[in-house]
Amino acid sequence: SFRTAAEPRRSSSSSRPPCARWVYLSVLMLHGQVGLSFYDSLDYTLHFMPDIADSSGLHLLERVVQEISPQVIVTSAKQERCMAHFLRGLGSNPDYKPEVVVYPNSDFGLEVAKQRLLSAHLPLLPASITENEKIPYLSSCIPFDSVLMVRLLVAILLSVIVMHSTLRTMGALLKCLDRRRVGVELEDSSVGVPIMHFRTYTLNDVVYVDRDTYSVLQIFKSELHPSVYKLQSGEKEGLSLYGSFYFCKRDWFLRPTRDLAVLMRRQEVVRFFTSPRNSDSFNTLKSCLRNIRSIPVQSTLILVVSFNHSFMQHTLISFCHRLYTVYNGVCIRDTVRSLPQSIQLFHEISEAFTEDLFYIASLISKVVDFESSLAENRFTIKPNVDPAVDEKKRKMMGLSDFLTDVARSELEQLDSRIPSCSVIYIPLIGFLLSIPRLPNMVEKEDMEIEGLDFMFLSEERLHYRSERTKELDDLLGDLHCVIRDMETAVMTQLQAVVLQRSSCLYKVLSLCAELDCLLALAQASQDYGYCSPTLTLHGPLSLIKARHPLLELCSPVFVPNPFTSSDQEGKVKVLTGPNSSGKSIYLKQVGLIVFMALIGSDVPAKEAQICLVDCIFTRMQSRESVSVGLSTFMIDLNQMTQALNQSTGNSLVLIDEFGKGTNTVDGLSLLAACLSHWLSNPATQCPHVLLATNFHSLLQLDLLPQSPLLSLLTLETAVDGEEMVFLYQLKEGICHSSYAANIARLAGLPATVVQRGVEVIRIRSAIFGSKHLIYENVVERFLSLDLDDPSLELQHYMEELLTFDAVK
Ligand SMILES: Nc1ncnc2c1ncn2[C@@H]1O[C@H](COP(=O)(O)OP(=O)(O)OP(=O)(O)O)[C@@H](O)[C@H]1O
Repeated sequence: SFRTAAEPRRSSSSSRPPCARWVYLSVLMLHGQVGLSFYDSLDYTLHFMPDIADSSGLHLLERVVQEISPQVIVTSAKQERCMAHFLRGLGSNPDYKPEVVVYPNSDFGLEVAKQRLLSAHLPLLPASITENEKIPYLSSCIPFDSVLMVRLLVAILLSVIVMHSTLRTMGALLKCLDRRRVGVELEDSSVGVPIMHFRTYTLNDVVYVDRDTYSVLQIFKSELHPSVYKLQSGEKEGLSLYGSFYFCKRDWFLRPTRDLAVLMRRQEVVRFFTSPRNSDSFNTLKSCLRNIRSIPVQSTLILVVSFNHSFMQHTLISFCHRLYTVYNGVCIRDTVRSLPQSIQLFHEISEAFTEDLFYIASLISKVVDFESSLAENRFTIKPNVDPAVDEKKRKMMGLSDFLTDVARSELEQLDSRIPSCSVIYIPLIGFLLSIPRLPNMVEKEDMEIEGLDFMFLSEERLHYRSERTKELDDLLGDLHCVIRDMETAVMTQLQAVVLQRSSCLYKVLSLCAELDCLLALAQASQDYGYCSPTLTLHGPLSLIKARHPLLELCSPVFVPNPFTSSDQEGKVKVLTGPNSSGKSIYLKQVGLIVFMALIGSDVPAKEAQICLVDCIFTRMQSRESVSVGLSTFMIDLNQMTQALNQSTGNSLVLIDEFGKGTNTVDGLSLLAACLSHWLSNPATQCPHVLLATNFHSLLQLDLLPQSPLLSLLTLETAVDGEEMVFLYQLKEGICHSSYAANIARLAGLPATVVQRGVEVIRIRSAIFGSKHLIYENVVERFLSLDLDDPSLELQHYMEELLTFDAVK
């Protein structure tokens, strides 16, 4: 089913019914990283998925193919073997046979992608737009959330060759669309295939969380390891949500899910283990799981053929772990079988321990002598496994006494000046006579002894081969190597049996991994006092006494706060408060709690009801703008564009200080416009928005429309003389001052500087206050204008109204 690159133009258009929906998928796997993008001819949208950089890449690709059912799959001729295998597998399915189109690898280059994106037909843009002007537009459509996307613009702007799979797939996809003239078959050849939208694609039940959100919420945080020079990666996990969960499965953190069944399955196990009644089974399982390692079965194969010592030791240790794994697996099985089988995971684990596993366990333990294997740094087998090996080993054991006798008889025949001699065995060389060097033995000729062949001098001892040692070579041979070869043969046989029955091992390991993660979630829940949230697919988001899961670990006192957002009330919350009053923390704690619920964890709150949101968007701190090639304000706008364009009534949007990177009035107007956009939507389409701002005039000037969706919140503070007291308590209302001067004083700004700042503000507000009166006067007079009044002299009236004096 593979086509070649030299396909004819419009090759399949004849077989394609007009106006039918066609989906073209482009995929590439590069160094284990899967990138994909696809074009939907129904709405002319180009979708792209952030790079999948972990081992689940192909599994996810399989799900994408199931979800979008592409008719055409474009891929590269240079492909990793597993991807080629995957695509071939699709061709053999009788129910679904996509056409696989293979292009040369050069079509998947970044430069090609860059050129094709820039010259793509984007009907929404004015025809006169230049390539340079297209770049900011593309940057707002294609989020900078994946590593790939971060570099997209860098690649475009600087033409840096970077490896990013999804971007590469876009180039090939656009080529395919262009060749087939998708949707423009009847148009003039100068008309390109239209792209009306760019959209990030996520699998149906995967919640979209962009890279910035991961970073601002501190879900992962790598920092330099103190031993950075010694370690290869030089990095360790810092204070992060992932770290606080005892490094539970990274996959779960990377792909929070909306699949209620999956989350319920996790929740029931966590709930079971957080109950104090079950602490014994919790502790037993924890200690057994500590010894479970995931070891690829193939490693044993490499082990047998490997003669590289350091590698061999590593693999050997892995092999020992495998045995422990099996032993501990049995312990896990016994413990889990005693737990309620109504819990799905427990039932699956009980079932997964088949007879095969015991067979493997007992076979390995019968054959492998682990203690001596580790001591000798090679495989050794136990006695009674192979009688021939036992025989050789016996000989080997008695060898030293036998060689002492030989040495004694050899010494009797040597020159009387030689005080002593011994017989030694060197692998690959054989048996040798070893005598101490005498003072007169300086030149090589002095070392020659009649009847003996001189071999070498080492550490003041001379080594010779005698007739007797030659006899020993023939009689005993290279015993050491022979034993090793024989043991290797036994191991190969053992391995074949293990490999045959290893499928159950994978199943057990995968279930153990799941159990291990759930124990980690339960442990965190117990340690930090979390509650189990009630999850719903749609409905309100309601938290009582919610806390920030990371700040509460480092702060001696943490003030919990509630959060409620539903279609009925307060879906758009505007939070004002003095600087340092806890606004950002409140935003982040809501984001983190929702995220935690989406991985199946308990949450830091007294009670929680959480609807499974489809995306979490954040507009918080800006990334550094150098590597992205965009200004700070442009990055802020891109993040806001994402939230505005892609959020649904079931998304969570967290905005901290939008509009600050530009002129105050412009920033304020943009912010008001964005909020008004959401507030003017029906409640079911308005996302859960939580916005913190220091633009107090947003509310003071009444810039937002009246709506039941709008809720105004502030964080309580008290001023004691000149000192600020932060109470961190959430309440309804508006904050009228940022108390910036008080906070500046707290921060240690020189008193004179703060004083001067306060004076400037006072003078400015006095001027603004008097001007404000004049403006009010003008507006009042204008509103009282009666156009029907016959005595009105309009010209004169307007001149008077707009004279400089009146408004100055
Ligand atoms: N609920 C809370 N309980 C205890 N301490 C808190 C709480 N919320 C915030 N804090 C403390 O207040 C500090 C400042 O909080 P935060 O950064 O959220 O303030 P902010 O209002 O966003 O400030 P700014 O407007 O200057 O950005 C935090 O670092 C934390 O130490």
